Amino acid sequence: MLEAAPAKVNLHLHVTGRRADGYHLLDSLVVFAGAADALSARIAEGLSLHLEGPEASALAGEADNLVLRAARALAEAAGVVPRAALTLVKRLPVASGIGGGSADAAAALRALNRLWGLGWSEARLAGLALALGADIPACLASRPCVMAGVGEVLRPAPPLPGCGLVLANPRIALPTPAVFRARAGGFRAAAALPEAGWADAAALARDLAGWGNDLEAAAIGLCPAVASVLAALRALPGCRLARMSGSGATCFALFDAPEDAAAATAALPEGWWRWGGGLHAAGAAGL
Ligand SMILES: C[C@@](CO)(OP(=O)(O)O)[C@H](O)COP(=O)(O)OP(=O)(O)OC[C@H]1O[C@@H](n2ccc(N)nc2=O)[C@H](O)[C@@H]1O
Ligand SMILES: Nc1ncnc2c1ncn2[C@@H]1O[C@H](COP(=O)(O)OP(=O)(O)O)[C@@H](O)[C@H]1O
Repeated sequence: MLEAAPAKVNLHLHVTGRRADGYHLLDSLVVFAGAADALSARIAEGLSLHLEGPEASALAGEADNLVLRAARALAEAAGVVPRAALTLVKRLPVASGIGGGSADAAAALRALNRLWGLGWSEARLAGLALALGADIPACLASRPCVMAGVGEVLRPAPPLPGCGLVLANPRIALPTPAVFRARAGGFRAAAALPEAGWADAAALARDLAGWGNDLEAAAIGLCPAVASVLAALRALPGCRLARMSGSGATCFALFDAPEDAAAATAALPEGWWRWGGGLHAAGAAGL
């Protein structure tokens, strides 16, 4: 059982309000990139998680990996004994605004739903997912969507054009709660997305330019390197638009084609985490 856990990218992120419990109401066009962690699962006695891959060391001190929390929550809700040996190949930087941990947890829910023969629907899994993290319902489907509520209200995105994405992170972890706390300013209306979608990356970039990421200024305040990442992305030949994803510090740049994005990454500093390519192929479970 092998599941891809693709990176989530918030093409825009408006904070539209705040709930009584402090959680923020969001409006975000969310896509998934070809960059992904990989989770495999097989039946075993008890529950275990083995970590490997270039970013695994960042999780060595993590007392309770989201993958194990997701596995235990699913087993408890389904009334089964959690029996699985899980292996996570960690390639996405941790605490970086592209939802790697959320993608891993979602991949675990999908894999174990099949491995344990539970037959839960995506909607039923999503209810469980929200309690684990606001981003996890969107990561369950890993399909382009418009996110509202605190992350639990999802509708399909308008048709997206073929395009390329570069992702870059200065290798500074930025915890999501700190960025929300540092945010100043009021609330913004949801973006008016064209139902027919966009003909090409240029048209998408034109619309995105009128919207924004309402967490970007707060993230730059906490982590000034985000501004350097944005400047470096904007200087790449062929870059249509650059913006921070989620609560940062990862930023994305939009290109006309995956090949243009892949070629552009070489010009970014070697010390950064860098990736270039296309969108995650919808429905692709394997890698
Ligand atoms: C900001 C976003 C945008 O996609 O992405 P990331 O930067 O995390 O990737 C998400 O909403 C993050 O989702 P996720 O990382 O799952 O958040 P959670 O673990 O549920 O919450 C972490 C903390 O972020 C704040 N939080 C999160 C979501 C939300 N809608 N309002 C909030 O205020 C709360 O302070 C919460 O305690
Ligand atoms: N499998 C995992 N991958 C990443 N982070 C994890 C994982 N399990 C637990 N975490 C914790 O979740 C936090 C948020 O992780 P992540 O999803 O990578 O960031 P973000 O929400 O900013 O995109 C991390 O700081 C880490 O402490």
